[in-house]
Amino acid sequence: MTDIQAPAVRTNQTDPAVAAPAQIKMTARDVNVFYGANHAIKDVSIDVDMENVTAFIGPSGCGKSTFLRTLNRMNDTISIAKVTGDITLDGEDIYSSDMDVVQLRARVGMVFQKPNPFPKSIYENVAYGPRIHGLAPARRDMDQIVESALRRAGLWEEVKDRLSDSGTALSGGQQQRLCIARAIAVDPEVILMDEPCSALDPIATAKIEELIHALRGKYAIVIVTHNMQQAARVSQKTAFFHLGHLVEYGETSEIFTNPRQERTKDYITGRYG
Ligand SMILES: Nc1ncnc2c1ncn2[C@@H]1O[C@H](COP(=O)(O)OP(=O)(O)OP(=O)(O)O)[C@@H](O)[C@H]1O
Repeated sequence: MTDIQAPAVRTNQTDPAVAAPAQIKMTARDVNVFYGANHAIKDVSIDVDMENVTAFIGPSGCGKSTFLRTLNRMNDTISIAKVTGDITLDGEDIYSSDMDVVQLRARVGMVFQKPNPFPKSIYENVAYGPRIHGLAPARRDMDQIVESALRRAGLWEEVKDRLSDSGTALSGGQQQRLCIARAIAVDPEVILMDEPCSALDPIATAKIEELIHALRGKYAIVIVTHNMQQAARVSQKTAFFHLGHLVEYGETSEIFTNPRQERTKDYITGRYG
């Protein structure tokens, strides 16, 4: 007899191909985004899990970055953007008028396409967030936070003897890991990554992918990527967007081997993109 009670997913954080059981961190319900008259995101509903990496894929202009930015209200910074629908973090409405947006963006950190360290020292790049959030009462607490964030970002060994050098003097891949350290330093729960490897060479890309895998157990991670091989390598869940719609969302292994929707199949087999 088939055991229909068997869970659909298994937990194995050492295996990037296996999804952890759903432990919902964020929910989006009927989300729409408009840039003036341009209806960029149409009725998108999705859950984002802890301990899984979720990849957003789809052709250029389908709305991946726009939807990603709704998850920490980065679209608030675009004057013509209007967001409707409901998005929650641990059940709390992130668009409610009493949500502290600075606090929200610490809890839901973001790493951008182009590494964007501040024109300050490596140490200061990491210390900046914890300082404004009051996380380090004394210098030695700050030293610990900086070291721990740089270690978790896989950068400590490369920079520990030159913490006062400028962050902008690092290589592109190191700068991106510094930006990840900066996001981690304020103890986020969710990390959003918008094509974090698109400006990097293959070796730096591989390091970021290893890092994403290492960070997986502690955060909910969402990554926008153009690169389907990368989505298959780093994520356990994949969401396929097309023309502002969320066409299909499921386990990465299923989406890439057995998609349910024709549009997903056409995209992953390279028929458009
Ligand atoms: N800041 C903005 N102002 C106005 N329109 C925007 C803005 N950002 C995105 N758009 C529009 O929203 C739609 C979705 O764009 P978005 O960048 O989210 O797609 P994407 O899937 O991330 O694309 P790409 O893969 O090329 O980065 C497009 O029509 C785009 O022109």
